[in-house]
Amino acid sequence: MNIIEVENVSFKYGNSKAYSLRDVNLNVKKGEFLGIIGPSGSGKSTFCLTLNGLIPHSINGEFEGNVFVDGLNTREHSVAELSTRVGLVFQNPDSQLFNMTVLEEVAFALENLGVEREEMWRRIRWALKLVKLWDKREEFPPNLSGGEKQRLAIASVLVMKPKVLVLDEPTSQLDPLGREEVLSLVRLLNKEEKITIILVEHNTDFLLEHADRIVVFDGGRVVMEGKPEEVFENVEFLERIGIRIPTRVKIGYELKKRGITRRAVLSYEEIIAEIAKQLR
Ligand SMILES: Nc1ncnc2c1ncn2[C@@H]1O[C@H](COP(=O)(O)OP(=O)(O)OP(=O)(O)O)[C@@H](O)[C@H]1O
Repeated sequence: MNIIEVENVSFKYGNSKAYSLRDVNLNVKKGEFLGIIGPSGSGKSTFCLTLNGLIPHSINGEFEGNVFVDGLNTREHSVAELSTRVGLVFQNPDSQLFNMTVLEEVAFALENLGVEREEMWRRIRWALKLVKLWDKREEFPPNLSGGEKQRLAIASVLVMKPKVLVLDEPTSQLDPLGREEVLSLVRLLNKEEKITIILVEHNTDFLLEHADRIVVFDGGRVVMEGKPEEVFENVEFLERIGIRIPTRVKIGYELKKRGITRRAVLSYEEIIAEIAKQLR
């Protein structure tokens, strides 16, 4: 079952002459972990904004096509309504946090939702425990580390109980430890909580290991789509458009160029076996 259906979507910002999205068609299955990659300016963030209705409701521009979220056409439903289905997490956690305690931050997201008190507490406890911030619930968000702030931003979206979580480069402003914390949380939310994940991420090593499917954007279009091992086989194309090649694919590609293997995407075990054969 498709939880998201994107049909012939094009979008041009009000102050821009060029289209930022061009005729995008994409379905996402319930429970899927979709990775999105593409060079800077290829439309990844703009695409994310179409998934919870910020485009067309809050951002001025020309929007064509339709996006369906859990069967709802985003044109016909408000961002508030859609945000209980699709949670959006941005690059910079500071842009999503206000100066209250960790607990109040998460409760704030629920206040306008009309959730009864007991259920509210249940959700707050669940979300803060999941992101491992329950013990820090009385802290002030500005005092948290980058990784903790991003986990808090995720918790304040999770309390809405969305079926889909869209994360737009959530690790790009974090240190290596913070990145690791956020990416393992994303994996847990997908595997254990069965939340559908759409993750824009430059860490292609992570996507190769964990995404079910990869979509490549370039120039506002979807230019490639498939299983990670299929997509990353196209090393020359991806390099040409400026995408970082995962480490094990880089090594595999060198073996392939020398005629040692037929594929660039190999497991580390296969790489070691091939190199050992050559050294014999
Ligand atoms: N608010 C805006 N107004 C006008 N043009 C915009 C706006 N935001 C983005 N654009 C343009 O839309 C195109 C797609 O940008 P977008 O931010 O969606 O790309 P991206 O792939 O997310 O890039 P990055 O990886 O750098 O975040 C770019 O040409 C960009 O300049």
